Amino acid sequence: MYIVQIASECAPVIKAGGLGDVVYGLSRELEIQGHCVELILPKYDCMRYDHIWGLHEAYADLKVPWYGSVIYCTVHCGWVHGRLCFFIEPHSSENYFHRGVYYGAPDDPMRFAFFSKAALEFLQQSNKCPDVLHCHDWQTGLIPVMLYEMYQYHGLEFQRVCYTIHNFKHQGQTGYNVLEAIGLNRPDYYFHPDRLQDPFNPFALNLMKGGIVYSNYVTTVSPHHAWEARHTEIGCGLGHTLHMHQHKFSGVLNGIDYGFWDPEGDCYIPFPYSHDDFKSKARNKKALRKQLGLQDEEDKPIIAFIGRLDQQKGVHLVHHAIYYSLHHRAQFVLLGSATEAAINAQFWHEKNFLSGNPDCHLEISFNEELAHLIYAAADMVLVPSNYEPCGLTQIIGLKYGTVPVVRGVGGLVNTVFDRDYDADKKPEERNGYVFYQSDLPAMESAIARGVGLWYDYPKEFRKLAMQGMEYDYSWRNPATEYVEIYEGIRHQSEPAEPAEALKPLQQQTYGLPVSDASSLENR
Ligand SMILES: Nc1ncnc2c1ncn2[C@@H]1O[C@H](COP(=O)(O)OP(=O)(O)O[C@H]2O[C@H](CO)[C@@H](O)[C@H](O)[C@H]2O)[C@@H](O)[C@H]1O
Repeated sequence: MYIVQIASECAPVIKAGGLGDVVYGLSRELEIQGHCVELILPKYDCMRYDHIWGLHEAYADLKVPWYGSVIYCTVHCGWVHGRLCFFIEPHSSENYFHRGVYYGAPDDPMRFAFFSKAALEFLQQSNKCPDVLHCHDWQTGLIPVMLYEMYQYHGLEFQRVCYTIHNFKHQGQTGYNVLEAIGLNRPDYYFHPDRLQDPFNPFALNLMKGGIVYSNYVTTVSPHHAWEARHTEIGCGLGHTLHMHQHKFSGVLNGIDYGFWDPEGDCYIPFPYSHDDFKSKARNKKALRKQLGLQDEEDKPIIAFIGRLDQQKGVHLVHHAIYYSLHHRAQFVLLGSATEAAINAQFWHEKNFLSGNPDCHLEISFNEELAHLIYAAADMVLVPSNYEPCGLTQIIGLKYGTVPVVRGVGGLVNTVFDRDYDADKKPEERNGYVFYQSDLPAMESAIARGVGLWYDYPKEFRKLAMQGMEYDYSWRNPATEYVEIYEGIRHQSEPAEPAEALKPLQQQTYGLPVSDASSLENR
């Protein structure tokens, strides 16, 4: 099969968080399984050019219609650790991808609407005929919309779309001018509850909703989160849309790329180790302490947090965990970066306050190399998220023999099994600590159980860590699931059969003629 991934990130060249890991890791595994994969990405000024090999100009004059005029783009081509990537660089006064950041500009919806349009133009003008386009998050939600409403009549009639949602919190709400820019000129048609109208603001378009409505298949990144998104407030208003499209929605648990995340072959850690040579992990702990200036005389467990400093990640609990660990004979290492000014200021304040503490280091930055060393050196990795669609840090922790201590939400429930209480797993299959409530005592008790085991039963702690290493959370199984999804949609013909179960509900809810509403259903 010929698959094109279209996304705003691909690790390690463009990585703000887990999306980048997934786009790269899934693409690599699909290639290993014999498929042809290409990636289309924006050409940001701030991406890590040192991870691109053979970057060269592939198409000099890609014309992208925009606001009734045209923006010229250069498409560059290069290999990111073996993956063939096309980077789109627009030439216009807006400088969409020359902002020094990946996200966070006030015109983000416009930037990524442009990217989506340019990606489709690129496919069309270069006569590429992939079987499947795999789009990710709100940034590419307009691709299936434009494909169905526009580009299928201009040469892209055989392409089907799989759309993956990594975070329901960010949906790309925007206004009418996006439609005008991309050339979809019937606002009443798109500002409709069955199409792109935002569930909370009738005057806004919701790009993620467009992705759900118009894609042939929609996934989120773990089975438990798929359930949460449909049935709880975590769907952030899109639960009803998911319900209407339930026949084409499911959760596929993320993997991680063991080519990149493997303590045995990790080029960023000084002392490689494995399940059979677990003792060498301790040498990395010493190396980290030396690098960060932590005291090494008295051995204590290191508890680590690595992640975006964001409400999603339970920053109030992270903050509390620092002090709780220090008061309970543990060291704490944090590596994180915040986009929200208030959270950034709070953690800088803590960093300054704790600066002389020999048992604590807060690193407020994005540092891939340091992240690897921390996973290798720490004893426990803390993931106290408010919600977590999948979570990669606990999965990486498991591979590195670093025991996860997590809140039981989203994909954390699908990957971490409590050592003391998980009745569904045999003791030898348990791999971490899970707490469920979002209050302080719940987290404290889970940390206390981990620290207690580390001090009182070190052999048992090591056994738990090594049990975690035995789990296979590689991309092998998830990629196979995606291939099944791709196979299922690539043979869908147009127009698709409407889902019988949805007809009455749709008629009843919106009073739309079935033919009109259902034409979107099975795209
Ligand atoms: N300061 C820093 N320095 C270096 N590395 C850092 C870092 N902060 C984070 N990272 C790295 O970025 C990745 C973050 O993974 P998460 O699962 O936490 O993703 P995130 O919440 O961004 O993405 C969303 O998408 C992913 C993928 O689908 C879901 O797992 C997740 O639940 C969802 O919220 C890990 O590889 C981590 O090591």
